[in-house]
Amino acid sequence: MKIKRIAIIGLGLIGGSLGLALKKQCGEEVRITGVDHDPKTLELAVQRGAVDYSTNDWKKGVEHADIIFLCTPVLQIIPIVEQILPYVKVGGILTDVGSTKGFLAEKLLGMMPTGIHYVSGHPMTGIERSGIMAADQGLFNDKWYILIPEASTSPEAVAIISQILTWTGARITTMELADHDQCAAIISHIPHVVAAALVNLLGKYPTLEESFKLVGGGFRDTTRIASSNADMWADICLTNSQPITQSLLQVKELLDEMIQAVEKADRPAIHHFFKRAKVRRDILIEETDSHVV
Ligand SMILES: NC(=O)C1=CN([C@@H]2O[C@H](COP(=O)(O)OP(=O)(O)OC[C@H]3O[C@@H](n4cnc5c(N)ncnc54)[C@H](O)[C@@H]3O)[C@@H](O)[C@H]2O)C=CC1
Ligand SMILES: O=C(O)C(=O)Cc1ccc(O)cc1
Repeated sequence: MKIKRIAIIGLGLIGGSLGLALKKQCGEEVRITGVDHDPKTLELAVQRGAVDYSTNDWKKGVEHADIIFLCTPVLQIIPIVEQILPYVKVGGILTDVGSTKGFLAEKLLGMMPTGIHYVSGHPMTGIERSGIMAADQGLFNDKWYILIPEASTSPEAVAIISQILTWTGARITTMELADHDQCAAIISHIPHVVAAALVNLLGKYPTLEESFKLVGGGFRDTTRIASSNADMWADICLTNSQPITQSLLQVKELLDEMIQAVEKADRPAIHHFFKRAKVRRDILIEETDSHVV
């Protein structure tokens, strides 16, 4: 299948970055239409060169597209697919970038009419900023992009989406649905909740507010992602609630362990808490970095 026309719905950080990367690689060979509900975003996406044409009209946006990338917050995706399906051409492939997969994949696979395919995906890259002005042509470069094929997913559709994604410089891998949501909860969703909790902790000490300007690198490093978009993270928590709740309970257990050790002035236990984290993190980072091409 020769890919000539792509539609991107949701022209924020991820949709905009995808458009910029694909336009850089494909130039005029591939025409990209962008759809968004925000008029300023539609204008900026064209101005920045992320899309060739932009519209808030579902039909105009998707009717000629071979591939449709769904790049809105998670809870917007299913209602949008309901709206666009009547206009998607036979042979068209829909793929989403949502951070949670079980909630979407089950429903979307079941909704596809004969001849229209859905491939579930998740780029493991991002920043704490959102919107088209944060979009970056290099966002996907050398970063993992997970595809999550189910038994009923067309292997041809997966191969086509993989091909397009390699144009962005992403490294493609596949995962089982349940593994994905469990893993994403631990390596992505929980860190965002914990970073927000650390910042919210400051709110419990109003008399110290003046002194908070002293925050150093440690606080900045551990809380950068607390500046992320609250709408997007509310959707993620609501659509991956079981793995997130389960892992948060484990975080609570770990904190209880530390509370007890500090209360009892149990130095070996406190030391062990920090030491086992350091050893594990150092190994993990070394292994991860040595795999980067
Ligand atoms: N931000 C990140 O670092 C990552 C985000 N994701 C996923 O990517 C998706 C998009 O995230 P971002 O690009 O960061 O969000 P964003 O907030 O930067 O962009 C979302 C865009 O969708 C548009 N939009 C929202 N609802 C809409 C609707 N009903 N109709 C039309 N347009 C609509 C907004 O106007 C905005 O331009 C989310 O599902 C998120 O879970 C995945 C990996 C990383
Ligand atoms: O800003 C960061 O470092 C992130 O962790 C970005 C991110 C946010 C959501 C995802 O589903 C994947 C990556």
